[in-house]
Amino acid sequence: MQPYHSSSNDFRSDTFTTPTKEMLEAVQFSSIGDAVYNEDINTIQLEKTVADIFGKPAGLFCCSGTMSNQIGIRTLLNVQPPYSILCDYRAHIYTHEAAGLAMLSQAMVTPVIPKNGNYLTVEDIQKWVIKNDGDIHGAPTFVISLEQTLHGMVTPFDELIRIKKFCIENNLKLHCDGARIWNACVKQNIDPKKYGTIFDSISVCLSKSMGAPIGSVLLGSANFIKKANHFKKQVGGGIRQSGIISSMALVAIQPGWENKLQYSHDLAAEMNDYLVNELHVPLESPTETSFVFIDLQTAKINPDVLVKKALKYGCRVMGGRIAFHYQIDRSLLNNLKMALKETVEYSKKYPFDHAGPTQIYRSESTDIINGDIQTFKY
Ligand SMILES: Cc1ncc(COP(=O)(O)O)c(C=O)c1O
Ligand SMILES: C[C@@H](O)[C@H](N)C(=O)O
Repeated sequence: MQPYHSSSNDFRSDTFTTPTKEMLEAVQFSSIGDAVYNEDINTIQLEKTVADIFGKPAGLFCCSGTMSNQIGIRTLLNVQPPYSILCDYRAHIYTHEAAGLAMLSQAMVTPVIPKNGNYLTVEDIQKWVIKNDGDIHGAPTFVISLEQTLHGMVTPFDELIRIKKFCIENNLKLHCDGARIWNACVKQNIDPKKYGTIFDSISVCLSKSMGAPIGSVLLGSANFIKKANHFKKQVGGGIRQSGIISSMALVAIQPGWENKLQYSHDLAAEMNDYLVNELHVPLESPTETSFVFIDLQTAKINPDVLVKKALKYGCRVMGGRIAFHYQIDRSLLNNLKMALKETVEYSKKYPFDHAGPTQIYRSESTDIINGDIQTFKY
């Protein structure tokens, strides 16, 4: 597969991967049925293929990971509110989905800081779960949502088994935000089907590390997917000829996908070693898959300086998170290393004290326009 090179220097996120020539060629032969009436063959094929890979009975194509997370959790909440969802304090469903849990699901959230600093354990959940014991002060926990991977970190499968056991014993539903669950499968060297035995619902993104231009597939039981489709329609997700999109996603998940993810993991590991062993830069969290999280606050690095130094060497970053994906040009790793070296040297001369929360993502873009570096709100 010969990817385009427009994202070859883009370390901002794996969401910037671009459709390959093979994907675009597939569009010419895509099915063109109306998917609202379940008449689009490529969309049906994609939903079934992803469901089979992860060992779930049914799948539902969604336009985005946010949509699949939000309608998935809404569907699991098949009881009367008040209720709540327990998740990691960094979870995307809580921090970056525009309060969908509050507005679409009318749910409270219990954001939990894991004691080990990396991933939630059953002990964390036991400590913060709100029991459905009739106490009218609380909003009982009905859904536990885990992110795999979270900031590139992998929750060990044995821990998932412990959490699942707790959920069964306490009548709790278990959702997975699997935006990068494919990366976890590669890292753990496990069959994706094993995740199907743990989670009631899984939001599997195709548009992140897998490189499809658009889309996710929500997985669950047949009845769950039937109801989720109702919520999908409600939020305007009933798009028509989605075969044009599904045909590209089918290319993205064709056999051998593990290799492109392993490539990104290898690049991340090389950058991790350079930052830790050469530049002695503190990291926010361990590098386990495709992300490296620089602890800008401790390193006293100004994110704007990092962004601009990277641009000087022809690379794009948006903060302390360095994202790797299969379209990154390996030769640019040295460019980014030089940019980081200069950034660290600059920061030693001019240490930057962060005020307020560190941002992983930025609601502004910095680029070289007409020869000079400009930052603008998008
Ligand atoms: C962990 C995680 N979950 C969900 C999403 C949402 O996906 P989307 O941007 O397609 O809505 C993202 C975004 O990339 C993400 O990083
Ligand atoms: C921006 C954020 O929503 C996206 N999920 C990313 O990881 O880049």
